[in-house]
Amino acid sequence: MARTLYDKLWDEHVVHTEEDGTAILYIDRHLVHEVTSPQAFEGLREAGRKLWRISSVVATADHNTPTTGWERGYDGIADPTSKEQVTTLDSNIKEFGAAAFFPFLSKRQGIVHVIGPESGATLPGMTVVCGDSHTSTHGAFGALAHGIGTSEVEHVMATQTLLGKKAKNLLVKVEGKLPLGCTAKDIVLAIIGRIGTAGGTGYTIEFAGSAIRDLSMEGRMTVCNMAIEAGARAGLVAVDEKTIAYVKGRPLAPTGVEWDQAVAYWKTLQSDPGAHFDLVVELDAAQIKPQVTWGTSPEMVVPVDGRVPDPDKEKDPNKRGAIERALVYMGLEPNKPMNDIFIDKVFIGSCTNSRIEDMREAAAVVKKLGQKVAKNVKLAMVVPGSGVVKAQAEREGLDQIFKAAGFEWREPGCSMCLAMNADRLEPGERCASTSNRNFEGRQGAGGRTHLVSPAMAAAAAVHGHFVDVRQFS
Ligand SMILES: CC(C)[C@H](C(=O)O)[C@@H](O)C(=O)O
Ligand code: SF4
Repeated sequence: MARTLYDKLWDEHVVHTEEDGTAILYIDRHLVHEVTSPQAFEGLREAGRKLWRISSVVATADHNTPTTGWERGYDGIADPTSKEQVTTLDSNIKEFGAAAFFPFLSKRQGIVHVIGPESGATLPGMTVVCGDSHTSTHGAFGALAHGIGTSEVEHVMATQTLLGKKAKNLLVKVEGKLPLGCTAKDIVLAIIGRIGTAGGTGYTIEFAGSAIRDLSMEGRMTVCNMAIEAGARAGLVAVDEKTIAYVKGRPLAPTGVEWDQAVAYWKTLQSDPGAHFDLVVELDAAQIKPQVTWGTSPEMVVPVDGRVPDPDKEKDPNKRGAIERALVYMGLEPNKPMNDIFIDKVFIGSCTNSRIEDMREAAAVVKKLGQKVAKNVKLAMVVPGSGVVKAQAEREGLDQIFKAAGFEWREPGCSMCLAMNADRLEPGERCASTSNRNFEGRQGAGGRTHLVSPAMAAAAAVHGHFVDVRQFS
């Protein structure tokens, strides 16, 4: 029978299925960060258990690490709770072991969803879990990857398996050529704008079509990263030559005969022709414009040449109420052109958009505009996703472009994506952000987040308000 990519990955890893559909799934890769692992390690310790498979664990500290003051070492982590989480991860990995650990201050440290693929810890065909909702990112490699809760983290550590039911298959097909200036971020925001934040609930989404195939691996990661914002726990892209080329030579990737065997298997990781999808959604890439969110949910999104919606035009009372509440929180007037929204801060970073290609895209816009960050922008920061991205960007001189224009060039980590470290918005501040969530208070209490692509964020930094990057592309 013709199977989807998801069916294949599921079948390959299912250990046992109960009559009600509850299944035990074998887990190949367990990514660990400092926020959701302390209780899990504590649970193992209390039960006198060890890690079932040490070689499956790859760990890093990312959420609580500072993006400045690394020369002060651990003393640079001002908040005592943050510091404790980071040092607790260090001691837990020391005690329990790991295949690889990229601790705070190390050269390869970074956001878990950046370092996984970058180090070759994420490989096609794997089941990948992490106590983090954006684990969907790794599906870009044709891996079945999803976020799990802290108690599941402990379960995977102790048993190498996860309990769960199979999701339904959703195919999101994006065909055609993306207009110049539009990026993977615009594709995924447009998808969420279409299907809503619950559109993918209960499904695993396979992203397909020529526009997805045309994306680099970085772009595919951006799309899969936000599958969770569309309600799906996992997103997938079929394996192709780009996938294999990206993985080749990574520190944890197989070599020699094992590489050849792995590649032969990876090449089978596509949906079969005629495979059944429970739902199919199609988008025309040529119609996609640069996207900007105006509200407090990723589905509250419009093209940059659009306007803030008018609640009076919404007939559904629930939707009307949601628009009204979001507008109050965001401090926006109905019908205001998106281009007229001025910003206070800019954040280029997060597991959605902090890879080398994102740095290049943002730097290219800054270079092209040839001007400094606008006076009304108090802070424009670029936070590379990992030490490796940072070093690569510096080799290419991208840091110089940013710094010359008045951007701050920071150390890697989650940073102002969720403000668990010192980087945050003050109440009422408005931010152009390349991250994935614009929830109330996400970037600091009272902060107002507009989600955009790296190119759009860079252009907004220079102009002081949103502008359509297609005019500079
Ligand atoms: C801290 C972590 C559990 C959380 C997540 O699961 O996604 C964070 O990464 C986020 O983006 O909100
Ligand atoms: S960068 Fe943001 S979304 Fe990604 S793992 Fe960190 S906090 Fe979560």
